[in-house]
Amino acid sequence: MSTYDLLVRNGTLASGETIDLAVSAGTIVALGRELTGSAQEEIDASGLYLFPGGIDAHVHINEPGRTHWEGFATGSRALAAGGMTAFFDMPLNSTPPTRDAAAFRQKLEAAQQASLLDFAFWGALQPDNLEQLDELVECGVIGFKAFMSESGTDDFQSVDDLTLYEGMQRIAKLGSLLAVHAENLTLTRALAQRARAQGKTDIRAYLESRPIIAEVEAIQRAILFADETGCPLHIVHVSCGAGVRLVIEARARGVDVSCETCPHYLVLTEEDVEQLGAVAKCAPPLRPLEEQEALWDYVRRGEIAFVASDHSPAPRELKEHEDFFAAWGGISGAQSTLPLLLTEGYAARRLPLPLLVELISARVARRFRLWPQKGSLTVGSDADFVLVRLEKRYTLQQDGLFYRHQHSPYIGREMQGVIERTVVRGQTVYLEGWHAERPYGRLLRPGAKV
Ligand SMILES: NC(=O)N[C@H]1NC(=O)NC1=O
Ligand SMILES: [Zn+2]
Ligand SMILES: [Zn+2]
Repeated sequence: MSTYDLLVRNGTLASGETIDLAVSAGTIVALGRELTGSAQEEIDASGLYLFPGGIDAHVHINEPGRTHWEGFATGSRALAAGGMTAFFDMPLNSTPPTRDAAAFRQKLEAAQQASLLDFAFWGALQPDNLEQLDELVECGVIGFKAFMSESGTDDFQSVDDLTLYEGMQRIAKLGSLLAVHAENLTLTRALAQRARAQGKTDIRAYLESRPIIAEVEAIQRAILFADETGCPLHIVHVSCGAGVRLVIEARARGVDVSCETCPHYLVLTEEDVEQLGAVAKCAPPLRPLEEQEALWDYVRRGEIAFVASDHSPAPRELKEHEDFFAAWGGISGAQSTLPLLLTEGYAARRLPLPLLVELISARVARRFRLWPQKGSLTVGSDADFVLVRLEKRYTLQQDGLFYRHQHSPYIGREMQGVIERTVVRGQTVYLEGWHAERPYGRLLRPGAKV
């Protein structure tokens, strides 16, 4: 008779099937109905859904350098409370940005000391670090990230077209991938400058300074460069239907391009930012309702590769400005991705549960060559999973947030689906309000087992 470290009994998979899951040494070693054997720990998951742990591909942890905005400890516990078991940290908002091997090592050390969850790092592509791309690949970056518009911080430069073009040539050769924040720099900068010069600094003026055409043009240009250079491309936080359409058309022509959207584009609109203010300020900005509907439609059809939070936290003071342009642009959302997909995707729109779960697990893992070690409930995979009481409703409260700074545009929102437990490689890191104190996280590298 087998002895396991952990046995989960009677969990319900997204497919509706009921199953037992056995874990030894952090790995799933058996899956099936009524498994025999004993375990050091048993979890009765009757009445609970058992999903693979989520992987948030787009998170800004500001450590080192701006840990007072968000660090690995606070960021990872919020992610864990939201059903995530791994995340990819963006190269900006920390100082230094992840622009070379030395900066990568600083990130790694900080994360190893504090992260509850497994993590990977995006490396920067900036005009001044083309010579450092090789060493970043050697360090194990999950991909590179470039800003086509201003980044919001002085220490992360946006790419000019030459850097984008030559950077893509190099990244293609290195066998990596480039993710872009796609908004046209010239247009957004000029529109913002003109509005501010005219004293127009309200929310409406900000929204108008970042029109859909600025996003669509940048996506188009990045796709052209990707086609020319053969560089795998990923468009982060697409906010409009036309942006997704360009990606679909390019893929049909054989370009290796994918896109993500974020929960805020799926559940909030420009009217919400006008009501909520800077807590809902992001770039690209929130869009009219018809864009939200278009995005849901593409999600339903499987055309959006995955959903990521773009958690970009900041202290509250940085959000409080008379001049809306000056308020920090970034939404604190890392804890709410799965809850919002369950509430608005499953409960409200009746999207299939397996699709919604895949949007934050298998699809992310596949794009970044972590599958099936990550994002999968199969024998041999890491025992990363989440237990969810799907029919239970609750209202998100400020004191239920695990961020360093407890603000969120979703406070007060009715949610469906309570995350009861989050498990990383067999270790419970979150359990109904409690979170582990010691870091379990390890570095993930594309294509390699940790
Ligand atoms: N600097 C930074 O985090 N920017 C992010 N925030 C946001 O709303 N969009 C972004 O790209
Ligand atoms: Zn961005
Ligand atoms: Zn971002």
